[in-house]
Amino acid sequence: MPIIEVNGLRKTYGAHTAVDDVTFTVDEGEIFGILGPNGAGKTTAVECLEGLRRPDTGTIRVAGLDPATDRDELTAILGVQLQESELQEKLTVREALDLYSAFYPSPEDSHALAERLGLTTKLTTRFGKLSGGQKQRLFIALALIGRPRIVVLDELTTGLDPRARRDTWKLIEEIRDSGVTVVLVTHFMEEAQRLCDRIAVFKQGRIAALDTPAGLIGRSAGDTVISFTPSRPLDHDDLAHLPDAQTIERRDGRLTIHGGDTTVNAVISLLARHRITAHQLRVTDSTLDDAFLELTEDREN
Ligand SMILES: Nc1ncnc2c1ncn2[C@@H]1O[C@H](COP(=O)(O)OP(=O)(O)OP(=O)(O)O)[C@@H](O)[C@H]1O
Repeated sequence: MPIIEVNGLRKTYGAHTAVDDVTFTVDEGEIFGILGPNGAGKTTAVECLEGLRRPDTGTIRVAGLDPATDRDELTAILGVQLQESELQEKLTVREALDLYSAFYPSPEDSHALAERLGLTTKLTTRFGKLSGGQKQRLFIALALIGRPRIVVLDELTTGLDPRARRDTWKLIEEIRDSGVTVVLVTHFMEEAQRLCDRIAVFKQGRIAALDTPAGLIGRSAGDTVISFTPSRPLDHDDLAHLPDAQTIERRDGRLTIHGGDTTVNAVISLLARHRITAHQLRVTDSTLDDAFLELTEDREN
């Protein structure tokens, strides 16, 4: 059941169209990812959802509300991650939690929330003295303090070390498990692949693809990548007839073939038939990285 419905969204800045005819829905309880290269229109689209920008055309409904006109009601159900510049350096963690709880009629218990986010030992620490990971946890706490039905997290793990990033992923999963819908804007493919139920890939203001991570990977050039360096060159015709092979690249004598299971089997029999040895043979699953690069690459015409 959709909790967010975006239909034909368009937003321009002067002559520049940042978001162009974007349509998608987000189901209640899912983690919905928004991916795309820099300048693809992700933040603009999300800011329209949050009511921070007014669309030129198109309709948006968030739990039935129009963000452009129902700002107050929206604030009560939508938790938004603050940007670093929006919190005073001198504010302590406790003060920030108390300040933001005061905005809501029935806020979460701030101590319980601090505990859940591992901030109890930092309650008297000033914001400016927190580490990057602790700041992000505080931002999550502040986004959750009003007991929202939906949270929007924009590039939450940028700048975090790998452990802090993984800890944050766990938190995001816990938020989803508690029934909150999460909209996650991210540049990290591993993060999107691990967390998101569905992903909209933005490209130049439009949605280039919208699918589950597995669906996006599956529609890229094959879901298996076989790479090896043959002991002597393989015949071009043999390679051209490999079943299900989507792309074949040769670089410095090394072959990389995107295909499926049948392609792997055919490569193995081809090598055996010609008694060719495969050096450093690797068979790996395609990743969301592969799919993302393919979906967002600039093709001429
Ligand atoms: N306030 C603004 N005034 C004019 N142009 C803007 C404004 N905000 C964004 N843009 C332009 O709109 C386009 C989309 O920007 P947006 O910030 O939505 O992209 P993004 O996908 O979030 O990018 P990033 O990944 O770099 O954060 C860009 O070309 C950007 O330069």
